[in-house]
Amino acid sequence: MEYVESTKAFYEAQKVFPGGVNSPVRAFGAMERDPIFIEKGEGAYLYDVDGNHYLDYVLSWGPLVLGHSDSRVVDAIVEQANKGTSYGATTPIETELGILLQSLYPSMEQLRFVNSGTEATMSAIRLARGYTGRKRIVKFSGCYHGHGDSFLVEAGSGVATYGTSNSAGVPEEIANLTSTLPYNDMAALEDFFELHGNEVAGVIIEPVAGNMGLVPSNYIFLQRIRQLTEEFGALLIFDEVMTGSRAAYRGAQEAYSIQPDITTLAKVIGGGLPCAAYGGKREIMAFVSPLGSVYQAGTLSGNPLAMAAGLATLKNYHEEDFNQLVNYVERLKEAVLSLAEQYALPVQFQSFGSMFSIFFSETPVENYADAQASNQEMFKRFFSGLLDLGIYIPPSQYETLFVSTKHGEVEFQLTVEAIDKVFQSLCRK
Ligand SMILES: Cc1ncc(COP(=O)(O)O)c(C=O)c1O
Ligand SMILES: N[C@H](C=O)CCC(=O)O
Repeated sequence: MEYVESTKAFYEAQKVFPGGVNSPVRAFGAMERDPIFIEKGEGAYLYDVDGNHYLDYVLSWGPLVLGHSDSRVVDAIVEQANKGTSYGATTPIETELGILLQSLYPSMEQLRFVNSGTEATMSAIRLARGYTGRKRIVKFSGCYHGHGDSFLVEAGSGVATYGTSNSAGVPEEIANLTSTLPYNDMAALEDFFELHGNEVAGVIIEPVAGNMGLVPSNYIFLQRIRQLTEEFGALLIFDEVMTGSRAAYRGAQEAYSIQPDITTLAKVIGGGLPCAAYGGKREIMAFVSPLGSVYQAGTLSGNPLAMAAGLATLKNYHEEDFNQLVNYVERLKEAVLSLAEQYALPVQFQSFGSMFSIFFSETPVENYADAQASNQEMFKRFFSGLLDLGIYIPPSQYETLFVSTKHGEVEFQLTVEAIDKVFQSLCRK
């Protein structure tokens, strides 16, 4: 494959944007090659500026459950655009999407729309602090909750990809209010609560982590967090920005049968447009302005284009569609593990619902330390090998792969053939 036009585009972009990108992980930095520049997306495929096409397992980092430019979503956006793109005033379409979300996530008795996952999680912890009158937030190493100051402590995703896990510019006083615990570590959790439980405003967790690669939480561990937060009067926040509609049709809270106090959503609920939400018990949401004293606002919140795209996506994505995605991932797992055995490669295929990732590790990855210990060099070669064969996966070990309803039998076979070739090349060197 040739990447001449992408290379030129990257050169130009670096003059305008830091690192040539508008979000760090897009720069392919950890993969030690230049990024591809995208011209268009259609169904399960992306097309770059050199005319190459790729079977897409990134899907805009999760939102596109119906694939790229699904006609029902595009038509809904166009229809709404013809009526106006933004009013800065209330609309019936917001209420319609809000009611649909409540039916999927009954724990969200009330909710508020915002524009990004970061805004949703930042608002959620402000609410937890306002509601409890406490300051301390607990998060887990390798989990990523967006780029709010309080979350850039031992964070996953792009922060981990670039080997920092923290960020300059976050005042120590703020970072010190975030306590970070190892994921899936019951003893560390219990010890922490015994010493500091009464200080905790909220515990925020990706119930299925997707930002250190895909690492499911252990059911007993998650259940214990629920018990301890209740016992100590802290709020439990499920960050379902990624897992919503993906870990299970009604999110990880359905899969684990655990009700959080606050849920954050984004990605799928906006169908590829900027949209997010946070919500929870009515009694807690009553603290949000204008009802209560926790202030949070947004010029474009509940934007009608995003509402239209979200509604069109969720109305056309049924439980059978979700099951189709799960089936695809399960079949792929079987095929990949069989190839790994054939080539004697140490592969962990970790999946949950329609999300999965591949680690080169002898043992299952249960936390961030395990993910860091996996063979990153091999992952880098795996990524590049697949890209050159027209399969696009996230350019980082600390991310998750997604499938859409447009990933069918042809795409499945293409993927297995490509992985076969790349695994062969990995065991040669
Ligand atoms: C679990 C999780 N929370 C929060 C975020 C932040 O969302 P956004 O990138 O829309 O700000 C992301 C993704 O970036 C995420 O995966
Ligand atoms: N892991 C992030 C979201 O889920 C990746 C998106 C980004 O940081 O641009």
